[in-house]
Amino acid sequence: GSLLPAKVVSLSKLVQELAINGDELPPQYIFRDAKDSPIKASPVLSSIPVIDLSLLSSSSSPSTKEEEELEKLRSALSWCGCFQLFYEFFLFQDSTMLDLPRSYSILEFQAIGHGISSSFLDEVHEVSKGFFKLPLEEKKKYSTTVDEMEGYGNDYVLTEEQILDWSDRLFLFVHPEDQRKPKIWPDNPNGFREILHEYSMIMKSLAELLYKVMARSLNLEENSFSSQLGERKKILARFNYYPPCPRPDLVLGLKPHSDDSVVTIILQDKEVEGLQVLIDDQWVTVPTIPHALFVNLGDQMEIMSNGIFKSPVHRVVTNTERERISLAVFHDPEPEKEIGPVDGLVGEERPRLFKKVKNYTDMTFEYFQRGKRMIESAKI
Ligand SMILES: O=C(O)CCC(=O)C(=O)O
Ligand SMILES: [Fe+2]
Repeated sequence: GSLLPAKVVSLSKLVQELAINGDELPPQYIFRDAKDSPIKASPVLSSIPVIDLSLLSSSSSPSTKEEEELEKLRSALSWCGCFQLFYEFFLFQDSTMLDLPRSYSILEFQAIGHGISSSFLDEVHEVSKGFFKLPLEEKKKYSTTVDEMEGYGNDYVLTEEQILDWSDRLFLFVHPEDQRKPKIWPDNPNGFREILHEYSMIMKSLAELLYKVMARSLNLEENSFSSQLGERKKILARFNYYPPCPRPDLVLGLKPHSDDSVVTIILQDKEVEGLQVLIDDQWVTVPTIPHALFVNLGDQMEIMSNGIFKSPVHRVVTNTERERISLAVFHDPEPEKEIGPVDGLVGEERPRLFKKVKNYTDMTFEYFQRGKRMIESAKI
């Protein structure tokens, strides 16, 4: 889940520099698409489903409420491939474990000692903001280079024709832990590393939980997805920074794409909207809900579910007034692990739609920059 190139031609100027200097808008940023330009502000109000994870207990005889929620999850994922994650019951105030209803989501979080508190999510947001607020010179200490894709930078430039995104980003591997590169983990703002570490542990267990409930919603054995992905699943964090843009009608913060991940979990900006999902051929704005996480599936979940679940196309629009910050965490299989449609989802009524794939994310950047969808290459 990375949108990373195999071969980089050059690096472009940071968008923040363009935004500060008030330079004339470079033509490479102008989005050209017969259908979609000029970029229209979306009139469509949210119809993004909301899922309450705390309703999904693991008891052997699920309650009616739970079955309803599982059905809601299944229909959300087969319709639009995304949902807002609601977790009131395990949103602890100040991380203290309260007297909570019995449900395995909570028990699992407790077992590993991680709850998500709203104040913790605020801290995550604050350090993300704090990083992008640092002077450019300071941030550049963590810069990406032509052969180092992790770090601080923006769009890699592969071709002259490439349309660039109006965003800068900080991109870091967070799991497995022994793959981290501490040198490019910012030690500024204060607490950044510790908070990212803590957040990535939460993301890891949250993803495991999601794999389980997704499998159950399809009447599959709980580990059907997770076991395909291996023990050393890869997790990457991408902090996105979208400065105000002089021409939101011509420029996108992030071009339309589907994620190459299995699942992506996004902590959106607390106030500024911008993320839009293509649902039934319309761009639908994902509303900002304080302390909610937004979950969208990536191509590899569409493949494992044999096309039942969708990996949605989404984009980010810009605005002239306010900057926007988001943190996207991509969950990928262990490298070299082959993944494919789960056996139980292939049969006479539902023929196999996808080949087995491995190292799926290696090639996606090329497809992305050429405006193509990688998942086409996995179709039978
Ligand atoms: O900024 C966002 O809300 C979404 C980012 C995104 O789609 C991505 O990083 O792949
Ligand atoms: Fe994305």
